[in-house]
Amino acid sequence: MSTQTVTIDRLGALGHGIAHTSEGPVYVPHALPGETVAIARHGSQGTVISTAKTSTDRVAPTCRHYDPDRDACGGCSLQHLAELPYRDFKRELVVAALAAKGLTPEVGPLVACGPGQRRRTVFSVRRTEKELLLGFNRAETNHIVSIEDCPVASPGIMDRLEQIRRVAAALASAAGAFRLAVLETLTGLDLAADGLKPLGDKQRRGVVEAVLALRGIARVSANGEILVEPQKPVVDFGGVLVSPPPGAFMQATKEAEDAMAALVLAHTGKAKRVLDLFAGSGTFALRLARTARVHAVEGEEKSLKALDQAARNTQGLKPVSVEKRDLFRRPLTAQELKAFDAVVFDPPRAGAEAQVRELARSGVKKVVAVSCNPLTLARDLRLLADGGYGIRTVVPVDQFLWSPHVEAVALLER
Ligand SMILES: C[S@@+](CC[C@H](N)C(=O)[O-])C[C@H]1O[C@@H](n2cnc3c(N)ncnc32)[C@H](O)[C@@H]1O
Repeated sequence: MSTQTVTIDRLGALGHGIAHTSEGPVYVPHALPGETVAIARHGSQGTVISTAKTSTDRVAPTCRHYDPDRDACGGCSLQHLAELPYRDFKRELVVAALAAKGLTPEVGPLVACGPGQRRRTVFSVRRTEKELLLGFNRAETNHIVSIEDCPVASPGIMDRLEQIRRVAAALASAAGAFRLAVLETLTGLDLAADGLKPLGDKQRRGVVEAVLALRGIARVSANGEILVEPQKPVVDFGGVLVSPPPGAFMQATKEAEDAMAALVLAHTGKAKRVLDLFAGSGTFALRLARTARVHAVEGEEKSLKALDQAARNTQGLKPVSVEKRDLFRRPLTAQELKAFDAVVFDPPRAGAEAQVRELARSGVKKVVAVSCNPLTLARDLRLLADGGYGIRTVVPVDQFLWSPHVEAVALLER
């Protein structure tokens, strides 16, 4: 370890300040471009000891758990940056990833999401000898910082933090940390624990008793198995009600989901036969089915069942068909794609390379790419552009407030 004074040049992709020094770049969390800071340096990592020059873009963080000098929660990394440069940073993540692949399409302004809008969050939980820890990991460690409030999570979650803690306490055994995903639904909170040791009968009864004594908990599951379900969890996809399976993928912020869905619907417009790939529980498919026949393809059987059931239970939709398929190993071929006027794809962080190679050879007129990873999005868009698609626009969406993650929707046409 050495101490050094450096001036920060720019922000890196994780939101850390980067200073270029004679020994190479050093990454300094919580430092901003233009700031001069004394750091303790360990290789390419720096920790701020004191600040000699402060950026005018620096603001006081909103959250009391966001304090690098104390036991800081690692859930957020950009609360110290003022709103406008913060939005530029997020948008630039998308612009830079595209530019690195030689793509310079129009990139719209960031669709902003505000505090208190996250309806899905994943807590880390561990019982220690003294207490139950429930919160988020300190950045890049397994150390759990217990939280009392979180300005990112929705009031529907934070107002029930005590209930969540009681369920977590009933689930927690003496050994081992686990993750507890909390989804706010129309009928109450859907809690899904994973990474738990198998529960014994006594512990199961404890969870059921705890939940039945509480209000506001719709369901608790552990490692995919439902333990107790006083209410079926229900979410609303543009007016279609869906009961998702435990721990299913769900867009983390409802406002971001609505903004992305509006872009999908506007671009697919008058298409009569739409293919929704990586469809999840039907976030886009069920909205699209108001005006088009939809074929929804997804790898998770339970999500697909929820989608199918919702389509059957809803009046006034066009026909929806579903298919369980591994789209990495067995993408829809260019030949199969002939049946569709428009394709929407929303893959996990790895992107959709195999599927995109088929799309690039297809004649599908309109394509929408939804992505939570600008790097794989850029790779996939490059393949589509090389296959003759024009990128009309790319819209970055701030689904993950104050984190370095950004969602984006790209609209393409041939
Ligand atoms: C980012 S989510 C999007 C889900 C949905 N479009 C939504 O907005 O809620 C990605 C989806 O891809 C599915 N998935 C992951 N790998 C897959 C694969 N190899 N083949 C098919 N689906 C996959 C996941 O189960 C998940 O539902």
